[in-house]
Amino acid sequence: MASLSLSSSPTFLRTRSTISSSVRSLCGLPISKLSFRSPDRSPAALGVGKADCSRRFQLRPTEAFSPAGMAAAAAAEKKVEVFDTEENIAVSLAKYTADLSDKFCKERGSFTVVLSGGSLINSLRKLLEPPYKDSIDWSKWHVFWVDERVVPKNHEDSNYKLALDLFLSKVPIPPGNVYAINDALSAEGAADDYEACLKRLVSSGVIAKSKASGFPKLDLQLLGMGPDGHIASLFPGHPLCKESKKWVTHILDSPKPPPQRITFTFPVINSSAYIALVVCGSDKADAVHRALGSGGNNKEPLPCQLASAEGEFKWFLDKAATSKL
Ligand SMILES: O=C(O)[C@H](O)[C@@H](O)[C@H](O)[C@H](O)COP(=O)(O)O
Repeated sequence: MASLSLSSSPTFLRTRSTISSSVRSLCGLPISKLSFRSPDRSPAALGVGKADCSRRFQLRPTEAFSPAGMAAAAAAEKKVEVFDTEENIAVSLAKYTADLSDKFCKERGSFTVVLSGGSLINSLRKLLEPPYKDSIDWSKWHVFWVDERVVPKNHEDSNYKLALDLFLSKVPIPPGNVYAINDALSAEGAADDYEACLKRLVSSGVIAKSKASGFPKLDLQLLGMGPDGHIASLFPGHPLCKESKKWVTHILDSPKPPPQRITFTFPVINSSAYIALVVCGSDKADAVHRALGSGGNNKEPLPCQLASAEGEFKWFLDKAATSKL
């Protein structure tokens, strides 16, 4: 079931009715079947501590990673929260991440976190402030990238450098728990090397394994979305969106520069326990309209629509991104 949670500001009341009908049209559900929540930030409201939801949506393996199967899974598990400003998203995202960190550190003794590049990193800034900076057990964090540009680690285009400069250098995560790509390798070599690294960490139990898919089950993937609806380095209409066997693959012709990148595949993204998709700005409004509103009727699903999580997939949207809903 889809669930929609919006803040209770006057803006929310106006936004709520428009998003309601959009989500109704997306899910094909009567409006009474959708759940509207007050801005409850408790662990229960966040789904923290609830049982693994993978049973809620069961597909046979051949269906599970077909575009149709992935789009159906994404629609089934969607939660959408709209905030007045990006600042409010940053506040909520910090609480969401910190609650999940507590949950997984207690349950598994480690917290596997996946970062994208782009504006998402700046939206993590509230984790660097009280109470989170001192309350999070950073020693148990293991940090990965959903995609990385194949450039030296000190290059301005490097997602590693972006995260290091704005976030990782300011918290005490052990350097050995930060998994950057090997920038001495080709794109193909770096993707294979990253996949081998994930496999070692699944074998040693640092990364969980999905019972449903057999792919790694990262605890939380923190993702952004491009104006064309891409996530990671999986772009609309690109054959890599159909990759069903590899964990990590490479792209040499990325439409967003730089062209050479490595990226998690959809089976790895969709086997995550939790995904937070953070989308801000009016340049994303068309893709949001297509993904969450009526703009996608009779069109190929965008990569953002092919994404799902085994536990919870939650959109964090600002008002500008929902302006066409
Ligand atoms: O390396 C990358 O280019 C990213 O990982 C990419 O997937 C990014 O997250 C989106 O393009 C959103 O970026 P913005 O939030 O900056 O628009």
